[in-house]
Amino acid sequence: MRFDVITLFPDMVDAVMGHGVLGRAAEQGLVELVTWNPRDYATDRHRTVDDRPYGGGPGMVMKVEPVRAAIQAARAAGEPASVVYLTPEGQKLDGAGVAALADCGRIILLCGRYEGIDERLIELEVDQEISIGDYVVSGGELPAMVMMDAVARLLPGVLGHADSAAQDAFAEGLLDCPHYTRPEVVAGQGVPDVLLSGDHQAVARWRHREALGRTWRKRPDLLEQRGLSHEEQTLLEDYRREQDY
Ligand SMILES: CC(C)(C)c1cccc(C(=O)NCC2(NC(=O)c3cccc4nocc34)CCCCC2)c1
Repeated sequence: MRFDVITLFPDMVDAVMGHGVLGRAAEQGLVELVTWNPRDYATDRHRTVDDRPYGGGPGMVMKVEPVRAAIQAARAAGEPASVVYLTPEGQKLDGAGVAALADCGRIILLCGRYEGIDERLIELEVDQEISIGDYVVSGGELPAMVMMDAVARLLPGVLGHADSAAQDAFAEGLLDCPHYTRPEVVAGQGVPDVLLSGDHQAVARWRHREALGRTWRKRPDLLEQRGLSHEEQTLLEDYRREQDY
């Protein structure tokens, strides 16, 4: 999959492709990132990309023309694409939204800076608006990188065997079970006996029960969405009994 990112900070966005899962995926050619800087499309001597807001007030607004020229250069450089504007006004990104984006042939991501972009640019060029959450951030670049990471992990071949097993667990709609590794005792704390038992069925059952219990305790909303099988109801009752809930 190819991502084109319209950003005033291309180096920041390029960094996401240099490491870990996405780094390997880029090396394997499973994922491609091209960044486009509106400053390269500013026609004046000072390469201006922002200007004062009409109506007055603090801060600056990103100008239409340089950003639009960058978007159109990106459009011209490949297959038809969906233009996604990362913005607090956007539809909240969740698993379903990420899966839908993974099905898009090509995505052009638009990142805002300053107080935002001129509204006419949204009307002219944006297909969908997406938000990663309700908190103030300084620009759309980190949201764009979050989105690219989440989408890329769903692409065939991107995750190795081990990672995809982990992803399956996350995708199961439950929080993860607790994890432990050597040494067996650290700071006077040991490891749950079942994990040392070698009984793989008991370990799998314990992990499923812990995942259910933690989800019930910390994110009951996720359980609401997901629902529980009869067997899971039983496991959760075991958990609550065991934890004296
Ligand atoms: C009520 C709420 C959400 C706290 C809020 C209300 C008003 C403004 C902001 C805000 O952060 N403005 C700054 C700005 N943010 C974002 O781009 C952004 C923020 C959050 C999630 C995102 N997902 O994608 C992009 C996102 C970056 C600079 C250009 C203007 C947008 C926040």
